[in-house]
This record gives sequence, structure tokens and C-alpha cells, in this order.
Amino acid sequence: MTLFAQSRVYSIPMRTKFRGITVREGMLLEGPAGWGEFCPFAEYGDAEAASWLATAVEQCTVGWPAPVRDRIPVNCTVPAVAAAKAHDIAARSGCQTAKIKVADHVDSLSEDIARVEAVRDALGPTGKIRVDANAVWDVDTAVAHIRALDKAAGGLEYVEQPCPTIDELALVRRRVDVRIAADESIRRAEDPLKVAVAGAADIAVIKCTPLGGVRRSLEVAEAAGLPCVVSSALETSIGLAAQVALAAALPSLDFACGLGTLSLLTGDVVDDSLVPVDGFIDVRTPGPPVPGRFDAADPERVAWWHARLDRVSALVPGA
Ligand SMILES: O=C(O)CCC(=O)c1ccccc1C(=O)O
Ligand SMILES: [Mg+2]
Repeated sequence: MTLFAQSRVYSIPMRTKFRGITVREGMLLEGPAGWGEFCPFAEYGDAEAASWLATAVEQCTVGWPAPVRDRIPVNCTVPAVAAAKAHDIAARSGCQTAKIKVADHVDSLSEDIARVEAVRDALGPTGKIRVDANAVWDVDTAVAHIRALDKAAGGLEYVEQPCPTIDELALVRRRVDVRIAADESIRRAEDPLKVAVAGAADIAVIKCTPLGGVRRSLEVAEAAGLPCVVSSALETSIGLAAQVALAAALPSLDFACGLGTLSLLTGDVVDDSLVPVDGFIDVRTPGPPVPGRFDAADPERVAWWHARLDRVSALVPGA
């Protein structure tokens, strides 16, 4: 017996490599309340994947709490690309805020500075620029690079996860003027409800897809006790709708969210994609996946995902 009336595997090439990913894969699951998305990254084990499945189960069985706003301000996401391409992405996005990936390889600082300068040029002086180092710096490197990037940007809005641990974030935070946002420290914590981020960061990045759903993420956000930014895990529009529902239900939303990520993919599974217009995504539920749209062609990958779903379902109540 399974909850899901249908389960389909999708496979969508990325426009540029992002977080080491060149093809985004996942599953679309149909339940009594509609479609949900199950898309843990390939390298994640079953225990970590279980909270991703819980998000899909919430979505396709009970839906979400009532929204308190009807549109979400978003940042454009600039991968670790050359400066000219970064300029182009920011200029075309229609967003007033850009999040730029930095530190994607050793000795990246001069390229990171050029990318940040190009995005400042594209957004103009009133635009906001944040950078994401994905936890690669040690404390001294973080301090030096954050100062240099803050200068190149003419002021950074914040820096996301400069170092791996909470203690390091706290040390960096004492030494720089730029605000610190915690991402991996929350989403990959042993217990996201118990991480004490408030002394180590100024902003909490909350992702409902890995955290086990909208309701659970609202609890994590409250426990964090910080202003929140909702950010994507590179979902299709089906999974992004859960993230949008979270951003719509948060009691307050003071920063743009990282939900403008469909443009990183070469396509989508629905006709009415959750893409930003003039820097905002409307709070709505997209239509159902179009049959055949990006269905994975490789039988081995399809079998791999179905086996993963079977194993992980055994770990998730109600799945
Ligand atoms: O926040 C954004 O602008 C886009 C989402 C993003 O950066 C991301 C997407 C997938 C996995 C990790 C991350 C991250 O924030 O580190
Ligand atoms: Mg991040």
C-alpha cells in the first residue's frame, strides 16, 4: 500500500553547473491533495532524505497553513560564473537583490571580486548584494575575504555560511561589520529545532524542502529567533510552491528570498512556472506536471529513484 497514486522521475539539465550539479533529478508524487516533490540530492543518505519526503507528504496530503502575504520578494541567484555573465544574469533578472556564489575553488578571491563588482554595476547603487560561501572558509580567510567583497560590493547585505561551524560563525561575526546568515548550520544540524544560532548569526536561512515541510519550518524559524530568508533547494515549480507557501506564512519577512531559481534549470515540469516578475513571485499553487515533460529517459536512474523512494518511505510516517 502506498499513499501515492502516481510517482514519476524527472531529469532536467542545469543551465550552468550549480553546487556541483549539472542535471537536477527528483520525483513528482501525486497524493489525495495534489502533487508533491521528492528531490534530495543524490549523495544524501536515507535518513537525511526522510525529511525531504516528509515535505512531499505534507504537500500532497494536507497542503499548507494560510498565507499572510500574497507575493514574495526574491533575489536572483548568480552562480560562480565569469563577471560578464554575472552582470547579464543580474541585469535580466528584474530583481533588486542578488545572491552571488563565491569561494567555489581555491584562490577564487579575484574572480569573486570581479563578479561582485559586475553585479553591483548591473543593479545600480540601490540594489542589494549578498554572497554565499557554502561553508568553505576558515575564520581568518572569512574575515579577509568578507572585508574585500564588502568593499567590492560597496556594501554587502549579508554573507551566508562563511564557515562550517556555529562557533566559527560567531567568531567571524565579531570581527566584521557585515551581517552573517546561517544556512547549512541549520538545515544540516542534528536537530534544527535546537541549534542556537542567535548568538552566531543575524539571519536564518530556512529551506522547507530539507527541513520536513512548511509547518516544521515555521517551528524551526521560531526557534531560531532571527529574521528569516526562505531559500530554494533547486526544486521544480511543484517543490518551489512549498517554499513559497512557507515564505507566505512566516509572521514577518524582512528580506528577499532565494526562490528565483527556476532560471538555473533549462526547463520545468508545469506550464505556469513559479518565476519572479519584477522581483516578486506570486503566492499560488502551480498546475499539475505536464505528462512527459522532463520525464527521465534512463531506466537505471528511474529504478534508482523508485528504490530510494521505497526505502525512505519506510522511515516516514504516513508515506
Ligand atoms: O538562495 C538562493 O538564492 C538559491 C538557492 C541556493 O543557493 C542553494 C540551492 C541548492 C542548494 C544549496 C543552496 C545554498 O543556499 O547554499
Ligand atoms: Mg546557502
